[in-house]
Amino acid sequence: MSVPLFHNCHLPLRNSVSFVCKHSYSFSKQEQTQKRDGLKFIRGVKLLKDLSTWGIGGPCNHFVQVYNQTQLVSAVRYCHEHCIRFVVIGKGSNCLFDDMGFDGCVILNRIEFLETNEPGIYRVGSGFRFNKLGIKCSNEGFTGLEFAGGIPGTVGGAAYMNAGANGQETADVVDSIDIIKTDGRLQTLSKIDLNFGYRSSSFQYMEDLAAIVAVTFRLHPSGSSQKRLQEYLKRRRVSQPMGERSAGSVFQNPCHLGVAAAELIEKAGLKGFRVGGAMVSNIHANFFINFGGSTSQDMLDLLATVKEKVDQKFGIQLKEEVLYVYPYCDDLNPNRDKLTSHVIFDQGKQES
Ligand SMILES: NC(=O)C1=CN([C@@H]2O[C@H](COP(=O)(O)OP(=O)(O)OC[C@H]3O[C@@H](n4cnc5c(N)ncnc54)[C@H](OP(=O)(O)O)[C@@H]3O)[C@@H](O)[C@H]2O)C=CC1
Ligand SMILES: C=C(O[C@H]1[C@H](O)[C@@H](CO)O[C@H](OP(=O)(O)OP(=O)(O)OC[C@H]2O[C@@H](n3ccc(=O)[nH]c3=O)[C@H](O)[C@@H]2O)[C@@H]1NC(C)=O)C(=O)O
Repeated sequence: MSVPLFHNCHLPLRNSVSFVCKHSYSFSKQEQTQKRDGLKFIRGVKLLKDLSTWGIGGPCNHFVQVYNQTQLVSAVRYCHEHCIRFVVIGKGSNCLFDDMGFDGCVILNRIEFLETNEPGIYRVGSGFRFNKLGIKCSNEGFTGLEFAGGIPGTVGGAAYMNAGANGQETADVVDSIDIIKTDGRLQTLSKIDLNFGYRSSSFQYMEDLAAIVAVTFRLHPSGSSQKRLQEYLKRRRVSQPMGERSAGSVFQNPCHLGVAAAELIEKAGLKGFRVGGAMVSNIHANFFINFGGSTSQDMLDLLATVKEKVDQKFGIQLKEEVLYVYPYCDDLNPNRDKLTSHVIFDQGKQES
């Protein structure tokens, strides 16, 4: 039976806000943790830099880690009851958090089950590591997720972003996706109910999405999946700055123009270009590295400068692939993307 998450509240849920948080937080020690339904909510002390592959980000007001669907529903209900906006994150491999932190609740997803009731059909918790899944399926002789080897995110993040590499993408092998909606109900969406595009999915626009809980993948047997996985891993090791603090590709490829963002950035002479502690990788120009002490502003300035220089040289407006999690409430954020906390960077300019 489904349990409504929201009573007496007509605020939109996901990342919605009911209050304006000021720029500093102070909590007494007694306030720093709160237990509810077996969940531990940590207040004000969890640093987002420890939850993101970029290693950037200040404290979040509330933090909670969930290991199963029941806990996820409880965490979301807590946020609703206290009118706290929230983000659900996996490995933080596609997020830029702000040094100011986040004035809501960060729900860290560690729902990590994996079920295989039929050969080639994998039902996987959204907190399962995408890299681990790609390696497992490929080594078991199934094709479709070889590209996931080496990707630092989770299955939930991969579905949300429609992650892809080497000509494969998540959507190709999705069979169905289980989500929790803002009314607390669990819903299973078949692939035909979902629209996927290059680095986009229906989830990015779904106003009643609370979180992705599980993804079922349908893969086909293949004699060459293991070999393909190894090839992709090798290619990744050679062409990408593995082991550095990055968030993968920062810009989407302007596919309609048949050119890669990395190529444009390199041709604009920006490899190795730095702003404070942030730098365009010398190995792959579409990877920006926190090489030591980058602030969120350094990274934002680097993104903006690279965009500007590419635009000046080629007349092409790059569009960010990474998501910037805006620290404060929506009315302070002129570029706010509907209900989410993400800034659509320079939105008007991109669409012109
Ligand atoms: N191809 C490559 O080489 C690389 C690809 N990537 C891809 O980037 C993505 C990042 O994954 P990950 O690090 O786990 O994601 P993140 O933790 O970076 O989360 C990114 C956003 O995805 C949304 N999200 C994540 N998990 C869920 C969920 N369970 N339910 C609903 N929304 C969710 C959240 O949106 P909201 O804020 O709205 O809650 C969140 O802000 C993956 O697709 C990964 O494959 C990353 C690096 C390299
Ligand atoms: C890393 C990510 O995904 C990656 C994925 O791993 C790889 C491998 O398939 O293909 C995409 O990168 P990409 O388009 O830059 O792929 P690459 O094959 O490395 O490069 C494309 C082209 O750019 C050129 N290139 C690349 C790097 C560089 O510094 N300079 C350059 O000119 C290459 O020579 C090639 O002609 C994905 N990125 C996007 C935005 O689509 C991510 O999503 O975070």
